[in-house]
Amino acid sequence: MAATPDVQGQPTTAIDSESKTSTQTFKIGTRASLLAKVQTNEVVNALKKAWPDYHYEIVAMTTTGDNNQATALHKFNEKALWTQELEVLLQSGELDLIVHSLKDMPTQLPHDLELGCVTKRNDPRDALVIKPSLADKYRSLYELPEGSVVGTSSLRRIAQLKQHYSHLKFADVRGNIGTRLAKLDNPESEYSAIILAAAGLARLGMERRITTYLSKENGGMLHAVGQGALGIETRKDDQRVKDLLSKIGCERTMRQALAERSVMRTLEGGCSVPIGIETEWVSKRSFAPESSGIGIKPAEDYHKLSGVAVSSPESSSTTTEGGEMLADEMIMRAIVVSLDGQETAEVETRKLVSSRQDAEQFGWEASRLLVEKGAAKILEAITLNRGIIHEQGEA
Ligand SMILES: NCc1[nH]cc(CCC(=O)O)c1CC(=O)O
Repeated sequence: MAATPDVQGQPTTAIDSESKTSTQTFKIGTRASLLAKVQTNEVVNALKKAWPDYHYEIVAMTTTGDNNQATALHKFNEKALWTQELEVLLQSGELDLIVHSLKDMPTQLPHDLELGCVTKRNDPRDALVIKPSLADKYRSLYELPEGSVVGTSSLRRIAQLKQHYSHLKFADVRGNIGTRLAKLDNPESEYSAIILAAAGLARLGMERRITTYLSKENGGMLHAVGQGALGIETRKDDQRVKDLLSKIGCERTMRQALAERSVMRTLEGGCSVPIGIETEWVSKRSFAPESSGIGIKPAEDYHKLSGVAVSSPESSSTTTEGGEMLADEMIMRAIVVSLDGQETAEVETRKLVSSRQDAEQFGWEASRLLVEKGAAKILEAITLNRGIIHEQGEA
């Protein structure tokens, strides 16, 4: 199906400032949803700060995925429903870069395109949002009464929740973030709560709707690969854009992205699978070999996950952003769960990551560990029963 341009046969174009022949212009593609546009503005603002003399033109497009809200997400058998049409424009030179939610970017990109840049990660965790009329009474999934309905369309979320909360029921909830919140808030709706990515809510200024943040340690929920980060897709051979993006990337987040995506890519064999993951950096110097406590303490918050090194005040880290000097230990927790929550393959592993290559290798190694623990069997059953599974798009 062809992309639906927003306005009369043309993608919506907002020219940021007047073009001057003497100045470089960069055309930036995005999906047309509110969240996608907010995210793109975040990137454009960073670019303007780094390169104030250049011009930036935003091209927003409604994609096939956006147009098929009625079909359950996991029924889609095509990849890249939310990205393909923009990629075609990038390949033809009508766009210079595309801003994605990293979580929605397929792990296999067209041969001439690449993940050119990842900016600093926002909170990667999932968030529990309880219905306003119940929010005074219940503050966690555990407290919700028997039979309460939790809205989420993500098989990763459902499988992990079934594992821990057998008293809850689950129902699809579709649409962008605002639509989903409205469905929750409607007193007539069946939902007692919904699960959303914290980062999306934060970017839309709706953080106050979050009842509690979920993680491995709080609620037993690992987030999606790439969640909370923005990925910028570029042409491999475009040095002009590489130079442009060199000033806005976050090397720590990039390496987390590569490690997480490497797990996904290795396990999926061509389709997306429900994998929960958490990665965090541990400063090399502060990491005593005999240290055992590597769980995330709630008080230490997501900054550990989002790429700020965990280092005690007295330790001097050698870490620098964006270069060869960055060589810290990464911890990864990953899980593959059967759809009924009954079977799991779970690992927690760590590695000194001194390069992007190390990060990808780490992800590959983690996926091998998951397979040793039975991940392949779980995934095979899922693929046979349900077809190909996505956690992409919308919002
Ligand atoms: N699945 C859709 C999607 N893709 C990106 C986000 C926002 C959070 C992010 O950037 O990871 C969301 C919404 C959600 O999962 O609640």
